Amino acid sequence: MIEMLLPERMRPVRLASPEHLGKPLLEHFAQARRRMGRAAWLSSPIGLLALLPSIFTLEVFDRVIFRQGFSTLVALLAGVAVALIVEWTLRRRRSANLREAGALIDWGLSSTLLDKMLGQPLRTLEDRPAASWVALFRDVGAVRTLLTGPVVQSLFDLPLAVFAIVIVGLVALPVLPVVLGMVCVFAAMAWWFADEVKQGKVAELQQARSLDMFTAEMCRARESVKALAQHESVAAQWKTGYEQWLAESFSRGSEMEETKELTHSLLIASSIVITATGAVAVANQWMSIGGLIAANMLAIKAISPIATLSGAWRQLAQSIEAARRLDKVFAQPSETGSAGVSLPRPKGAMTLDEVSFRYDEQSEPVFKKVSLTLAPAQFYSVVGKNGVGKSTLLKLVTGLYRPDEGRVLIDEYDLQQFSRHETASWIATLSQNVYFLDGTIADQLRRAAPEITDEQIVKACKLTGVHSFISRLPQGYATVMREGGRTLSAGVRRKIALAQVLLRNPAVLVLDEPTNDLDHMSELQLIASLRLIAKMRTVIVVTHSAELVASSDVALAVSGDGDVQVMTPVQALGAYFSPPKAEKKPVQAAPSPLEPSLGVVGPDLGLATAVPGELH
Ligand SMILES: Nc1ncnc2c1ncn2[C@@H]1O[C@H](COP(=O)(O)OP(=O)(O)OP(=O)(O)O)[C@@H](O)[C@H]1O
Repeated sequence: MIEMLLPERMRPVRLASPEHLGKPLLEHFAQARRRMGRAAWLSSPIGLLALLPSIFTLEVFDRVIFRQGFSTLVALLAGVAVALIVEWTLRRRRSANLREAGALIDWGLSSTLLDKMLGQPLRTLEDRPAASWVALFRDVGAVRTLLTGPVVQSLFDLPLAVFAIVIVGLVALPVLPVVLGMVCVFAAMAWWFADEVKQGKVAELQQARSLDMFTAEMCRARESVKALAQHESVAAQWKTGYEQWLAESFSRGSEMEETKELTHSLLIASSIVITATGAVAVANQWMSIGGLIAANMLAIKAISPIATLSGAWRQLAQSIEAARRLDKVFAQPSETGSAGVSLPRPKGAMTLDEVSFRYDEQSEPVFKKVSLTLAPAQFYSVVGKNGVGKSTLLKLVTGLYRPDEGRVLIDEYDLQQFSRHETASWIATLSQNVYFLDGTIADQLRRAAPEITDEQIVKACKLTGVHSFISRLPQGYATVMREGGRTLSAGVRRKIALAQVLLRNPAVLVLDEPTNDLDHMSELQLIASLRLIAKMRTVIVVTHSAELVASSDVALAVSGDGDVQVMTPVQALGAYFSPPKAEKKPVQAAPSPLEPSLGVVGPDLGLATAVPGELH
């Protein structure tokens, strides 16, 4: 659609044929096409009616003033009044059609983008920063503006330009060459200023997007920025970006101002040249004085749509860029749809069959042909040093990541065949980073399972040990959580998130470091609850807590060389939680050769007194 709006010669420059745009984008344009078509059709009568004031002026000069035809004046006034009412009605209908087309595009693209975003595999979602997804939603607005903005208005007014030129030919033939000449000058100018469309990008807009993204990241990290006193470095980075954007925007802004001023001066010059030419023609009686005045008015109507294009290219270029970005996202594959038949609730056995996984081509594989079988209704702890792949293993088990090779099965079913919704109803996950959308505590819990009763909510919260805390809040379960739940402590947030997971009543419960942020008593209470749950469900827990490992039935040790070993909890405790036997002396804080250059002259960090085992 956007390509179709472009001048023919520009299409091959950067934008390929209309097939270049993805199907979903074209489908949304197709939905709006009927309304756009109606608006285009209405433009013809509107264009014709808009010429009436010029014809009225011509008649007033030629018939009323020179021939004293006052009855003609009354008839003309009545005719023009009717025409103005009709034109006003048609204009309103055209605007309504354009508005509806814009709304259709907006709604269609926004909801497709949302579905697309939520339907992307986690790895694809992770590849793009959160702020970049927000920017994509703004792109929808840029595409919509194209349909209701000056570009389309100018295109719709082009028939008016043709009608105006024809009438100039009829009533003021001697000035027609001048009008045609001016139209050509403005068309050449519009072509000249279309550089951004020709280049296919708006540099300033790209800088504004990067700046927006950095600002969003900075706002999200405000606590760390404060805590680490990073104000100066962050501000310096932001100011550099802002200055670059400002410089580009300033230079583009002055170009646009120049275009505007030049257009204004050229319009005045056109009027003067037409008047001068017309004066000679009137003096030689080649045309009437009414014809001269009407020609002046008509020339402006013929030139205006083309002159507007000079300033509107920028918006067109922005819309094209936005459409391209949306197109790219729409073309990405979504996760699998439903398996087609609803299968009975699984027992909860999990199998990894020769699973290999790496984050990208350049990085080392996190897992190499790992095979594991986890029996239902067992309590598994996953242990290992930082960064060896414990969380990655959980994401593979829950189907959030797909293995590069091999299969992950729940009972005898390959997870790949199921939709995210189906998988999540059987395998509930508590990730390491807990985040809540805005809403009350009760809303958060109902979001996990909409059909649950208040009784079940209270029961789940009692199991995770957060019920008594919530009950003491002035608003209780109606307490509003904002900004991911920042107003509640990290431990309370984790317990609420745990309650959410329990409410899903899954066959497999997968928890990534659930005891993080919990006080010791809460940790013991959680472990007791998990032991109880593991009597009927498979529980898999990544943990650095020795108590939790000791309470599990089996430990899975992620070694960091692409393998996972099955151990008894006692073996895992020996391997990962006891102080290394070789190190008998306490760790000495050795003077670092780097310290002088870093200027670290602060106090002893206390490493000398740390128990070696704690550093694991
Ligand atoms: N989204 C990602 N993109 C690229 N690499 C990643 C991503 N997430 C994790 N990794 C890398 O994969 C490896 C395993 O990470 P993972 O988070 O699974 O470790 P972990 O054992 O859970 O660590 P921790 O105990 O610190 O939570 C690390 O080297 C990490 O840098």
